[in-house]
Amino acid sequence: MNPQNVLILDDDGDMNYALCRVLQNAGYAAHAATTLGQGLEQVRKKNFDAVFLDVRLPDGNGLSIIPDIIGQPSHPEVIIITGNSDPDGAELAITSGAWDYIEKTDSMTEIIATLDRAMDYRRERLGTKKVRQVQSLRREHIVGESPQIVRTLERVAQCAPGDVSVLVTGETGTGKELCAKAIHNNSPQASGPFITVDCAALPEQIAESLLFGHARGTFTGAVRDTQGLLLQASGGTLFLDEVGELPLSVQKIFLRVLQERMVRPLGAKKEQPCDFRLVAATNRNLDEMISAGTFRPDLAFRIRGASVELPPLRNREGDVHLLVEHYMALVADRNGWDPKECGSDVIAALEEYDWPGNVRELVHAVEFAVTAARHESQIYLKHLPPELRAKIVRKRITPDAEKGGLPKNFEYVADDESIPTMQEHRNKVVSQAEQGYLKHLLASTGGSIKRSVELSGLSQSRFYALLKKYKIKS
Ligand SMILES: Nc1ncnc2c1ncn2[C@@H]1O[C@H](COP(=O)(O)OP(=O)(O)OP(=O)(O)O)[C@@H](O)[C@H]1O
Repeated sequence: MNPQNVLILDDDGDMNYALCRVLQNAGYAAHAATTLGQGLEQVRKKNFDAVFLDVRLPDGNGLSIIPDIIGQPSHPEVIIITGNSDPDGAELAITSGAWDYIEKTDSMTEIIATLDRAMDYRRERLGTKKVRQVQSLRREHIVGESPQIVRTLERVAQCAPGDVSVLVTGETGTGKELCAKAIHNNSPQASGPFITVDCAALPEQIAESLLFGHARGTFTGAVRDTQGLLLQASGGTLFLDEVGELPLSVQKIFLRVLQERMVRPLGAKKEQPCDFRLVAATNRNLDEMISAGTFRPDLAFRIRGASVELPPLRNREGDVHLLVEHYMALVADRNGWDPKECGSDVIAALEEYDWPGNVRELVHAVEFAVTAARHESQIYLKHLPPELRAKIVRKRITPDAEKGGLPKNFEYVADDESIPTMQEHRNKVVSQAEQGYLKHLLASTGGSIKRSVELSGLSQSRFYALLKKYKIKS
């Protein structure tokens, strides 16, 4: 069997040398790098099984490249090895996916023992277990093959068995509800119900009645015994969507139920056991809410038995294309239209966009485009929602200066020996910049005056005056 490859990324030459020797004696193939740049180059070229990563390196902070390292096709395990204990750094390392955070003062035996454990886990994961788990996971139409979504699915496969409470986090539209369903459908509770409570829409006054149910005659209008959502979820999964929106008074009620696992419907004589698996989702930062006193720490502790974080779409390399294909086929099929194809310019434009509304925003854009192209076989840029196209174009033509840097070639370049006055120089630069902007604007809007005026923020008369001044044809 080939030895496993380990990279030591540390600018301390003595440490590099000592650790390399110890690793080689322990049967590993050890490689060394001393800067972030060198380290990244090596992990991109070679399939490493593990990387020892120092925090303070000459060209930056080691913690910042953890996602890059674990995003490589070989998914190396990252062990942070540092000379400066830093609790915040340690927490950041682990939440970024590092295997462990150890100090250089630990003995070499302890350092190697940490690596051995990581490699045992890796062999098991790669050899059999996890790969099978993810392959056999019912994905519930979760589309995507990016390393980021694959890691999320691995997490789902880890959490789904058993009955631990799971908190699903991620920006709006990233697929938290889809993920909660995947946890349910891959869990021992799969044959039971999946009951959703939309916490943002739970009126405080009737929350207890909705959650616990009520007995007939408890209040005017209570004409029959009614089962609450908690009892309806018995034997299955209770999904608390937008859990961060739960009013504090309702948080208290929930906590009691989770502690006692018993429910007494309003006006009922007897308590009833309620046995559900809890999955909650939020796009808010519960820790910040706890600090602000708007979320109970004891409830957070109960709902966060395990956690799954969904990556934003802009960080999921290659998934935009797969999602577009998936939803194009779905929408055409649902409406009985011929399948559509999507031009590479359209895919490129969609991949360029940031997707603040994540997959939900993409689904709407594809539905719009397929509907607009229902009589055609090809989706063109003009079929995309106009607001989306405008944002894509605006981003493309935002002057570099607005993006925070100076435009290229902004340094002063003398035409000849003589120095112009500042005003002459300024006029020249401004007229070059305006001409470049106008030409790009017109090219991007296909020559549309209306769109160009909208995007540029210029009045129509000013826009025409500038075209005339620079002799630009629209
Ligand atoms: N990976 C994915 N593959 C396919 N469809 C997805 C994926 N992720 C999300 N979607 C789709 O995007 C839409 C939004 O997903 P979902 O409602 O699960 O997001 P959410 O994170 O719960 O949003 P919110 O925080 O706003 O409630 C749904 O139509 C869902 O089917």
